[in-house]
Amino acid sequence: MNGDCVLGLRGLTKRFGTMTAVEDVSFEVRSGRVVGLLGRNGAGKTTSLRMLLGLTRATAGTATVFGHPYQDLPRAAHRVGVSMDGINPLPGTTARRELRVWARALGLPSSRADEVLGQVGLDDRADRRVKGYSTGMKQRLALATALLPDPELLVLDEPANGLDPDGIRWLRTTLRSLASEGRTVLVSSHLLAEIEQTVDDVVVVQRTLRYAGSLDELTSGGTRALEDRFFELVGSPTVRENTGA
Ligand SMILES: Nc1ncnc2c1ncn2[C@@H]1O[C@H](COP(=O)(O)OP(=O)(O)OP(=O)(O)O)[C@@H](O)[C@H]1O
Repeated sequence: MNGDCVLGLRGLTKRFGTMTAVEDVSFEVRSGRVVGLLGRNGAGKTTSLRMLLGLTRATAGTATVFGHPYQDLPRAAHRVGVSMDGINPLPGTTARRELRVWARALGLPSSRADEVLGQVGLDDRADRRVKGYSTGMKQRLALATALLPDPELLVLDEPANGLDPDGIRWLRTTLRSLASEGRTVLVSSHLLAEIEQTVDDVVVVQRTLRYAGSLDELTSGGTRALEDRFFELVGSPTVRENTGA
């Protein structure tokens, strides 16, 4: 992995009461890379991203973004674009109005809202109420919001969920083109075949860290399927039932 360290997680742990959701997870993300964060339902992906972004406090360990804890990062909202559940549009708003509010809050011209609407393919539906949007349209709006500040780093929690094939292809091309400009992307997903076509590096979590490194190394230069390697790292469903692991 080349480039400067953009994200650093060291011994990150989160316990909810007696349940440990994330245990002693450490990895780095280097600039200009697209990194896939993979794991089963409940593996701790969202919790890790929330700790990274200061949305939930770690029980132990540290997470830094451009060398700082996120809450101390200067101009964080300009440098980091985030798409994550829980960041909901204002009630009754349209996509254009929503993005213009965000643009104003970031000190950007309202024309920037129109630019990102075009970028995510929502320009012809921008004046409709978000309440009536399909899942995929809401996902495109969330991506538009993340792209608004033209960030150096994108943190995207399952951005492909609900996208149609055009949307998925658009997302892949967009993420690759952002990386080619030297930007960095951390993207969580369950869509292993899609991730295989998109990312440079892979992080696999299943409460603990199972792998952090290049996709190429994980798949032995593309001779092994990511899906097979994934199940070797986290255990197949059958093995889990038999061993209780
Ligand atoms: N606020 C919370 N209180 C209690 N438990 C929580 C809380 N948030 C998450 N958890 C638990 O922590 C574990 C990890 O959840 P998390 O959402 O991080 O998983 P995930 O890998 O993102 O899953 P998915 O792929 O289903 O989105 C789960 O068992 C979940 O139920």
